Amino acid sequence: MAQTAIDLSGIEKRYAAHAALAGVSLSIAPGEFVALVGPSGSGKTTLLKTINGLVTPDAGTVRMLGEDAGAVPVHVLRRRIGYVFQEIGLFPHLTVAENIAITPKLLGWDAERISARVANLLGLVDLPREMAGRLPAALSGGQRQRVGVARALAAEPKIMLMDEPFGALDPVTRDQLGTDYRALHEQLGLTTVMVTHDMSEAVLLADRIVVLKAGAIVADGTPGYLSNTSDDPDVRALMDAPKRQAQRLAARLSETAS
Ligand SMILES: Nc1ncnc2c1ncn2[C@@H]1O[C@H](COP(=O)(O)OP(=O)(O)OP(=O)(O)O)[C@@H](O)[C@H]1O
Repeated sequence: MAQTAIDLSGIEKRYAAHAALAGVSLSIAPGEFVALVGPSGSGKTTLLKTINGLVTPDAGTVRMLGEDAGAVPVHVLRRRIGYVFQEIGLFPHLTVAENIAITPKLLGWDAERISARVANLLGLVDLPREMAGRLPAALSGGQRQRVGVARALAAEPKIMLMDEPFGALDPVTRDQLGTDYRALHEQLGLTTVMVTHDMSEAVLLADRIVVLKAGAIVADGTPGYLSNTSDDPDVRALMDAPKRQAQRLAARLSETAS
């Protein structure tokens, strides 16, 4: 039976008089890579946190792989869903290996299984094994984000939520991590929802782009479909941004070539 990985129906969330989410319905199929984009304050982070139970909606339902997420204890839900965000929140006094092992330890895995999993995860995120004993302060920003991805994958979740995961990195590292993560998404058969402000990243990495505006979905489709069909001027401006930038870059480089 075909099943959705994530199914949101009529989600509303208010903060005092402000509607952060004003009736969001969204179905995401297993294996999809969805980019969630939109202006600052449009509700992207609130939507992501509604999926993993960090935000409780005022109305609407969240279903995860066919199951009512409201009926699953939040700590169980969070172990089933990997979560990576910009300020990755590694524990500074724990080594890389200890940071990655937090959830497996909570799950009561034995030491041998944990150490095999840590070694496997370091390989998956392309970090050398020698880094296992380092503290986060002794890593670059990109390496820390790789550890964050490894930690989120530790308990073998099928769903990954990523909130501007590579936003604080230099462009070359960001590009590399995005490409590497997309390969992991394929390799592990994940379903990924990634919030990003970078439209090039959204177009290059995602199968599908969902645009939020003032707490509502205003566009939803493949990058090519949205680029060609949306009538909404804000969506057009968003989708045209990477193209305009690429054209301006090409023109500028040719102007300044000699
Ligand atoms: N805990 C909270 N208390 C009060 N208001 C909140 C809270 N969390 C979010 N909001 C408000 O809800 C709206 C949506 O916030 P959200 O963080 O989801 O937006 P966003 O699209 O992720 O923004 P950004 O791109 O700037 O991170 C904003 O107006 C925000 O101020």
